[in-house]
This record gives sequence, C-alpha cells and structure tokens, in this order.
Amino acid sequence: MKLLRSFFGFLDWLQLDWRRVKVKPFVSNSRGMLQQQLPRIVLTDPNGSSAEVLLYGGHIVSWKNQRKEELLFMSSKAKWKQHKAIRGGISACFARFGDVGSVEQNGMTRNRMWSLDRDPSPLPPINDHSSIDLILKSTGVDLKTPRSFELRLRISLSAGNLILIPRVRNTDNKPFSFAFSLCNYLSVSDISEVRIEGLETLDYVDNLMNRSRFTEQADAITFDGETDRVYLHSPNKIAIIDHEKKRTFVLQKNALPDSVVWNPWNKKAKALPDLGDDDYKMMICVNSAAIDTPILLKPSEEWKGYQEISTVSSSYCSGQLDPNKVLHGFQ
Ligand SMILES: O=P(O)(O)OC[C@H]1O[C@H](O)[C@H](O)[C@@H](O)[C@@H]1O
Repeated sequence: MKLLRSFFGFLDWLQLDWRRVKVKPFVSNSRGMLQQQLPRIVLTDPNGSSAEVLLYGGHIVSWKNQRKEELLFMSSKAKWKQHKAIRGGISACFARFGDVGSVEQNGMTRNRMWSLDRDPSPLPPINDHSSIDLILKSTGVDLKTPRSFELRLRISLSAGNLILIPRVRNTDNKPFSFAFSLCNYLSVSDISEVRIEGLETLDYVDNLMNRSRFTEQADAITFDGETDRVYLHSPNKIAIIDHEKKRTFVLQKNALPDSVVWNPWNKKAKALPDLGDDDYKMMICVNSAAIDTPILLKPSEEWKGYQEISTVSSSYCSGQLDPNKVLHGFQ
C-alpha cells in the first residue's frame, strides 16, 4: 500500500496520467546491460507503438513500432556509468559537438539528470498521452560555457512517428553561441546494406581527415569502412534505406542545418569499451545538427529545433530504390 501510494505520488509529481504514461524505476532487462536503477518514462500510442525515455540525459532508449520491433540501436555493452553517456538510442548533445575546445566531447547534457518540464511555454501544454516535456537547467551544471541556459526537449510519439522539439533559452545577461546535435542511433539489419539518400552533392567536413572539406561525389552514401562526416546545409528530408529489412527511415528536420553520419566500423568499435565488437554492423548514426555555424542567442532569446523520424516500408525496384519516391512519395 505504501509502495502504491508513493508510486501515485511520483506520478502526481510528474503530472502524468497514470493510465497512459508509465513510469518505471528500472530500465528493462531486454536492453542489453542497461539494468541500473534509472527512472524512465514509457510513452505509448493507441496503435501499439512505444518509446522509453530516461531522465538521465533526457535519453530515448527505445522506440518500437506497432509490431513491437525496436527501431533504435542500443549497444550490447551499453551501461549506465555516472558522467558517461549511454551508447545508443537518441540523445541531445548541447553546447558543443566533436572534440573541439576544452569542454566535454558532445556536450554534458547526455550525462545529467533532467526533470519534467511543468511550464513548456510558449509551446502549448501537452494534452495528449504520448508526449512529454523535459528540461535541463544550467543551475548546478559544471559547464564552462554557456553559463546560464535552459535546455528543453519535447518528445512526442504518434503512429509511426517520433517527433523531437529541442529548445535552448539564454538565461544569462550576455549572448552565447552553441553547437547542437540530436544523436540518432538507428537500428539497421546490416550496415553494408544501408544507403542514405538526400546528402549527395553536398559539401562535408570529414572528421577522419583532420576536418578537411570535400564534396560528396557518390549518388548515395553507402558504407564499407569507418565514416565520421558532417554534411553541411543538408536538406530537411533525408532517407536512410535498409535494403535487407526493406525499411526506410525518413528523417525530417528544421533549424538543424547539418547532418552527421557516423559508423565506427570494426577497429573503432573494438576500441570503444561500451560497444560490442560487431555492434557497428547493426547501427548507423544520422544526427540532425547545427555545428558548422554555431547558434547565437542574445539574453532571453530562445532557439527552437525540430526533428521527426518516421518509417516506411521500402522495396527494390530493378535493384535500385527510386530516391524521389523515397524522399517525396511516401507521405
Ligand atoms: O563517443 P561519443 O561521444 O558518443 O561520440 C560518438 C561519435 O559521435 C559523433 O557522431 C561524432 O561525429 C563522432 O566523432 C563520435 O565518435
């Protein structure tokens, strides 16, 4: 009884409808080694899809479709360790991205405890069961710069769609600039069978070549080795085609002009302690980001981004997918 009372008290604190949003104290055993005691929120959609969000890092650790198939990659060696980001899922990297400068690689927002945001204004308050608003305030955060900010993330689940709306507010008395990335680890059947369309002909920064700039020559991005690139001024719609699964992720974005494409391949995978040796075959990171031109915010100003991922089934058409159909035809 005492346990039940504290459970409903916790829901009350979260201001969630207990019939529709579940809060579980443990991360599911089925997600690799992520069995630590981390509060998570489970969003469900009437058609059967679901998403699991940790307050730690505001991290989305699972997104399942109506058929209960997992759409996000989670490392087989994923573990929770204080001050470390979880390898997999979707997380928001704020303030910096890449290993430039003296602050933490890919920002510190992935390894701090976020809270439920009771006042998401000026976004309208959430009145449906498949969304949640999270907030991370700079108070108490040992970040060198920016000093004072509020980082918000709205996560909304609907039939076949996962929508993220990140926002950053400058609560300092002087301007600051920042880089931002939504790091999406997508689950794929076999990286050698994956093709990304929408990034062809773009300029990119190659992180594996001392950040030199190149222009993409291929008519689609395919993978046969380590890849770590920032595609500049990428279109607002990108298709990630998994030939073997006959599934296409359609990634739409706004106010996030760059796209990071990362796969560590075998050598780097072995060097990463929280990634299984063969895990690289089942993942592709396609991040929606603002890196090349940092975002500048004056005091009290707010920046708002947008990302929507959906899946459509795709099939071969004489050995090739029609990129126009993938990018424009499946609405
Ligand atoms: O190990 P992490 O900090 O999570 O970074 C993982 C990867 O994220 C990005 O996609 C970067 O482009 C890579 O350079 C980096 O190695």
